[in-house]
Amino acid sequence: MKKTRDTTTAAVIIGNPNSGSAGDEGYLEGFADTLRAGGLTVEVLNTERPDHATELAAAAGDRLVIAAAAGDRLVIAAGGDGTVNEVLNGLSAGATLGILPLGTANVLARELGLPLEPQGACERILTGSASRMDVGVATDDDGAERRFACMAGIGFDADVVREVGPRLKRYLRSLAFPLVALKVFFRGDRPQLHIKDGDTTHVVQYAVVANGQYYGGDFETAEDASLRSGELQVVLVEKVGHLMRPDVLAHVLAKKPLDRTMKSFASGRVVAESPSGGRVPVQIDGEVWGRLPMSFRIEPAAVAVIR
Ligand SMILES: Nc1ncnc2c1ncn2[C@@H]1O[C@H](COP(=O)(O)OP(=O)(O)OP(=O)(O)O)[C@@H](O)[C@H]1O
Repeated sequence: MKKTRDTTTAAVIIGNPNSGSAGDEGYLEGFADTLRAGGLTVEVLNTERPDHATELAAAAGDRLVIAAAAGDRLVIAAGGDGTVNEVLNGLSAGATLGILPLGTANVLARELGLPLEPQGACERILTGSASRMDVGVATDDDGAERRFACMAGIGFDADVVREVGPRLKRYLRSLAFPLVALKVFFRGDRPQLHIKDGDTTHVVQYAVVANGQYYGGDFETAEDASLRSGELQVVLVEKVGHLMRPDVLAHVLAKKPLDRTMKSFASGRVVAESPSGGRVPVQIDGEVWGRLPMSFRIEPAAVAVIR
């Protein structure tokens, strides 16, 4: 194996033992051993509850400064995109993000071109190079902020994520989202959303604010979305019913970018509101995070990541 990582590098692996392919707490030690064999100092930290990965990532900052002395500090998120998002939200300045994709969709890993098979991804942590990626930041009405690596979904898909929940996801696996999406689709009840880009207001029923191109696996939102574009791509779905039009559905199922059939624009900051005051949820990297009103901005090159 070609190794480029300095042996003064110290790493923590922060993992969700309940995610997709992980299975148990000892599982992550196997990957730690591979990294140790590559010369790194590695500690495994298992999450015990939602949001724990953010706390562990924040606390890992100081531990790694001591362990790495003058070397690189890696914080490796082991799990699905939910775990990656939590780690991203606790990552200290000066630490580099690594990813062991153990979820079902692994959207950020796809975006970065990482091997999706975990042992291969582990080897990439030893041999890959660190480069900077943009992150999106959502800000709610109370001023609370949440970073996102891949996307924020406003309305329809956030309703689906909320109804799927962890148990259904465990039982139905990749079938959970399409089945619940159909249920939410036929229920109707879709408040109007205002998506504001400077002085322009777009009136829609559903919108995706994309930092990267992929969605829910290898489906695509916006052709021009990239982790290094310095912009967010906003895809607007005027009526959710349009997603069921045969031409649109065929296009989506063929894994072609949604923005070729829907209106979209690039922006550094957008504001989303529900003029009727309806409760419109927002999903961030596949987990529900609050509801409208909310603003979304890009932080260009905010984080170093191994690819
Ligand atoms: N130890 C834990 N117990 C219960 N929930 C956890 C634990 N650790 C993390 N979580 C929660 O589980 C959510 C889902 O985790 P994650 O996305 O990593 O796995 P996944 O659901 O298998 O992957 P995917 O999203 O690709 O299907 C996270 O957002 C997090 O809040």
